[in-house]
Amino acid sequence: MGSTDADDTNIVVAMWTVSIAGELWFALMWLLDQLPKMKPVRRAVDVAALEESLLPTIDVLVTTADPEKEPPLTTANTVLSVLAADYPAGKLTCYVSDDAGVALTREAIAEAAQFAGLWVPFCRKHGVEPRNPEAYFNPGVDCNKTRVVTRGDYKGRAWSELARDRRRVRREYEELRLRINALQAGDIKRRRCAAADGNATTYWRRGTVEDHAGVVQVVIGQSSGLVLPQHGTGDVDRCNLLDLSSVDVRLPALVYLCREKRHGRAHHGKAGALNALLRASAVISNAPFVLNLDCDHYINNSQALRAGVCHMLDRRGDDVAFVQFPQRLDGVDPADRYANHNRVFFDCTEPGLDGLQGPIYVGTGCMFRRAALYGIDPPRWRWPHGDDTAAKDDVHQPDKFGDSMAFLHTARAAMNHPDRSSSGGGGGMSPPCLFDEAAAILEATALVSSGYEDRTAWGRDIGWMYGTVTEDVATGFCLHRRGWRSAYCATAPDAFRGTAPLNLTDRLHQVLRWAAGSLEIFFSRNNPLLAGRRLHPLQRVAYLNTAVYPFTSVFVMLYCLCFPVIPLVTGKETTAGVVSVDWSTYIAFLAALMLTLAMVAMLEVRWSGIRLGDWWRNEQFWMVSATSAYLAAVAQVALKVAAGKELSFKLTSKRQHVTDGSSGGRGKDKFAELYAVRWTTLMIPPAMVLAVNVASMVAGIEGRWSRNGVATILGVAFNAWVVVHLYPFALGIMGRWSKTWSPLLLLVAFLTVRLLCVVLQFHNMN
Ligand SMILES: O=c1ccn([C@@H]2O[C@H](COP(=O)(O)OP(=O)(O)O[C@H]3O[C@H](CO)[C@@H](O)[C@H](O)[C@H]3O)[C@@H](O)[C@H]2O)c(=O)[nH]1
Ligand SMILES: [Mn+2]
Repeated sequence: MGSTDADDTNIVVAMWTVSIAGELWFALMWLLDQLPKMKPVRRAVDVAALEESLLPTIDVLVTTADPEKEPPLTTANTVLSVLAADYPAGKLTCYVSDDAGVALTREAIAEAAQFAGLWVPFCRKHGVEPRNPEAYFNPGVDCNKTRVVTRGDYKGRAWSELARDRRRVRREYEELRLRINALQAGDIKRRRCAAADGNATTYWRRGTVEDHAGVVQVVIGQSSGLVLPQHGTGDVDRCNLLDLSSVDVRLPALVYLCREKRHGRAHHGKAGALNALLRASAVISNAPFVLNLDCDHYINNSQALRAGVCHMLDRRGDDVAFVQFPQRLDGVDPADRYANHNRVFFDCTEPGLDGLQGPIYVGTGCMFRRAALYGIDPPRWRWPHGDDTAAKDDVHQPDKFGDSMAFLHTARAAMNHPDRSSSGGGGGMSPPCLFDEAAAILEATALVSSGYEDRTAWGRDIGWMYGTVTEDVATGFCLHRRGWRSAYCATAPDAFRGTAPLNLTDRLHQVLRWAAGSLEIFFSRNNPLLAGRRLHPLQRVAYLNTAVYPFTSVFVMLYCLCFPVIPLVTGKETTAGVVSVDWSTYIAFLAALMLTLAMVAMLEVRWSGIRLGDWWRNEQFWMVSATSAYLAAVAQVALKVAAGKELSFKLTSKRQHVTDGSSGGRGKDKFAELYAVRWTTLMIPPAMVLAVNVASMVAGIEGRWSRNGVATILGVAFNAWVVVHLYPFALGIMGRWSKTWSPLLLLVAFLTVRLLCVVLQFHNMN
């Protein structure tokens, strides 16, 4: 170092220190990311091998929270897909939790139940897929398979009747859609009036509210009293009825539930809702396996439940606490601009973990073993203390489970129940139902009261975890920490499908929530470093990675914003005079590094079968997140740790996917949300990074710096690398313009920034 100027030297030393720390951090993150992928596994299930009579009962838990962001029609469709799943009707119960507690959702569910009387037998008769009526009748543009069934792939029993039946059911579905949308319109009007009268507080606001009584209501009973297979709008033409003589018309049970909420009481968001569902379902059907679905995630493959059960009943499945299915999405723009599909995670990371202790739980499309949620140890770790003594001890503790004797009774039954067919007894079947319906409803209502969990272990040691906005990761972690395994189940066709935010702002908020939730876990008692020896070492590495990745944004910002900005504002190349570099070694090193990274990426792509494009979009969106949401997450969690400011759960809107009315106008504005620009502070940092790098690139190209050729080329290459990564962000903030102007983006930016440079230089000369 030949010192020219004390200031310059200080800057260079600072940059040097930051780089060393940064490189070490990046290397660590790379290791944390790669190590858990050492033993990837891909499993397949043989659904046909399941014996019908030994199928266990299943409780499906669906959560919805806000009828405005989560249209009741979407929830109704999910419920219909569950009711129509290929599973014995008597062994399936669907529970819907409505956190808003509004009549609207309840009425929509009741309407769906009516329609189910027609829909479910129709699906069974003709082997229809998918069994979500909206997706069946109006497949999105991204499903390039047409829904026109040909004789060859028809799976039902009456080919000649399909067209006629389909027409009839379709008409009924359109009626249902109109009725539910009318309910919603009426509800909005009612709400406006209430707000105008000034008593808006008695009505719900934004789903999270706050003060309503608990309700448990059986919409379709176990004995299926409500089977009205020929239901119509009243004026049904007799000769238009479906011939259902050869079809099982029984329906699975359906229960609507709304837990009690009171002002000033923590309700713990989705985790709280799921715990309420878990308890209520215990006294009603008490199935040994529960499937958790978000309101927008419907069953896309009617065999999905059976596939999950295969993993659970497998001979080596005793230690499996949950079976996670990949999250697949409908309605994402074809270019997947914001990497909504998350292919790298779902096709590389999760199958990788399956070879260790199992995939991470991601909140929806996941089947649990009920007993595992009650906090017992997996069989492997129960031995040699005897099978169930621990469980018996536990379950008598009201301070753990709460004081409902009825619930304790069912919990004990669940924990002692052999839920695998080969373990003898009445294996595979389910614990008997303990109560008659009326008593069960009464008990369930008490179990969803807001005070029930006071001074219990709910959310801490049992059920879904509280204290984080990513209850999913935390819950899965707690099960793994206890020694449970999980399994990954990718089926074809996809088991479940859901929706995702198309809008940049919504997407950033979603990523922000995930990142903040991860950091919350790091700063909680669920920090993976604190876990005991039952957590597989590489599983620990994977969880550590999930818990710390947002920190990377700090270095990303230093590299991508601060470093390029220094020469721009000081007007001279600080490093030029003080650092001498052996360029050939440096470039060789750089090339080797790049090559290694590229090879690893290729390996991942080849193995997982994702396309290179998917991988690239993942890289791009990672950069967008690292410069915005991750940074904000670090700030939010710092605030929480320092000042105790709790994070809030910002619900992801599912609106865009429900188009109103006529199927004709559907295609055109399907991606309207993609082009809507809604500014948020989250967009400021990436916008700055973009501007600075474009500016620096321009300055480099124009030969403004006094550095040598190689340094200039490398500098410009780095800037270009940042810019191409942020390209989706640039498109996002251009809104509608990005449709027509995207190729011109760089040019426009180039000219603007050139002007800026000239101004800056002028300023520096004075
Ligand atoms: O107070 C609440 C808040 C949310 N929910 C439900 O939670 C689900 C997930 O909400 P959403 O806004 O769709 O979250 P995403 O951004 O799509 O969520 C992903 O990440 C979340 C954790 O951050 C997981 O809970 C989700 O399952 C997972 O899909 C929805 O069904 C909501 O109805 C409630 O029931 N009560
Ligand atoms: Mn969602």
